[in-house]
Amino acid sequence: MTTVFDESSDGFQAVRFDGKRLELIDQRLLPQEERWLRIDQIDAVIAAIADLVVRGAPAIGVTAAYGAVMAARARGDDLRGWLTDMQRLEQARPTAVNLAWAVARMREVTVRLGRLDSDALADEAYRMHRADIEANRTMAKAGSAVIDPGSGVLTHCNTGSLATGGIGTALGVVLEGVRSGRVERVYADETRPWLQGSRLTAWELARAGVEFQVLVEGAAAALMASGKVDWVITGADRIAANGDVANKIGTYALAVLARHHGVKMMVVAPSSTVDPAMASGQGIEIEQRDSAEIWRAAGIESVPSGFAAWNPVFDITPAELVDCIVTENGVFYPDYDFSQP
Ligand SMILES: CSC[C@@H](O)[C@@H](O)C(=O)COP(=O)(O)O
Repeated sequence: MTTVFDESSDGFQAVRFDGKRLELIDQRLLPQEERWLRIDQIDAVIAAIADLVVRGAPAIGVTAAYGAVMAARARGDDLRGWLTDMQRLEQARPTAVNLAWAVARMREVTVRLGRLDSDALADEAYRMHRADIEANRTMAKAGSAVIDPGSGVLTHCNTGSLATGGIGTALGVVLEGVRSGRVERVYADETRPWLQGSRLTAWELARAGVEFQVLVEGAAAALMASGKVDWVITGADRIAANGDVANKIGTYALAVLARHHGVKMMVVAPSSTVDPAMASGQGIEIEQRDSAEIWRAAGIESVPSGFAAWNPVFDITPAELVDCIVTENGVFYPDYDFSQP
């Protein structure tokens, strides 16, 4: 499998497309196993997004764009069939707006041309992927420049190359911060129940040769009280027009703790994650996933009767708890107005 992004990608690429077929590293198996799935059908793309083979808002968006290309190749000139595929694709996960955004971009190409043209869709998908790589680089520089030298940072979930088209959002800032000497201590939240932190972020930091420590979410307050952390840095799955942030469950708790301890909170996301049509976080749909994920994280495979679990996988952090939001357009401060940095 070749990919046009090899030279410009700064390293690892979790989503690859050769014009016909998609290759995804199976994130459910990391870090124990690095297995690549080859996909050439839209149903398999939808399943891969829904089952978290590929996850992280920007990576989902890029994958969906390539999925739209594969669907168009399979449908020929059956525009109606392709539109049905797109409807199913955008419903694969509800909270990350990058998915709906990517599908809307692909629909716009078709509307502009007045027909289904898989080559034109492929051009658009590559453009979107390249733009994400570029946005990651810009955000890494802009976000790390805000951090004072010698700082400690705590990140949540996974926001690196597995979650994006390029080097990452929040993790891109962390890596650039380490590289430039501004970040001296890196802490990664385990991120229950799917363990994006202890499985995926740990894998990425180790690959990058960065020293770090993983902690359980319950240890975050004690870590902040110890004075070792200056910034909490996270990504986002959707940012409302007022700056409210939907991100991995537990982000809100970190923001509350950060404010209590005088720690700053930075959110890093490309402008494709900003949803100008969403006035506030209250309107954002929060994905609920199978409670089996919670039992599995506890090592319980066969669930005793009477056991029940609540498994919302995102939460909303109110804008007033966020000190700055970094996109490729610059660093935004409260009151948030994403039309001008
Ligand atoms: C660059 S990734 C930002 C977010 O997408 C990330 O923090 C996150 O919440 C991912 O959730 P996931 O459920 O793993 O897709």
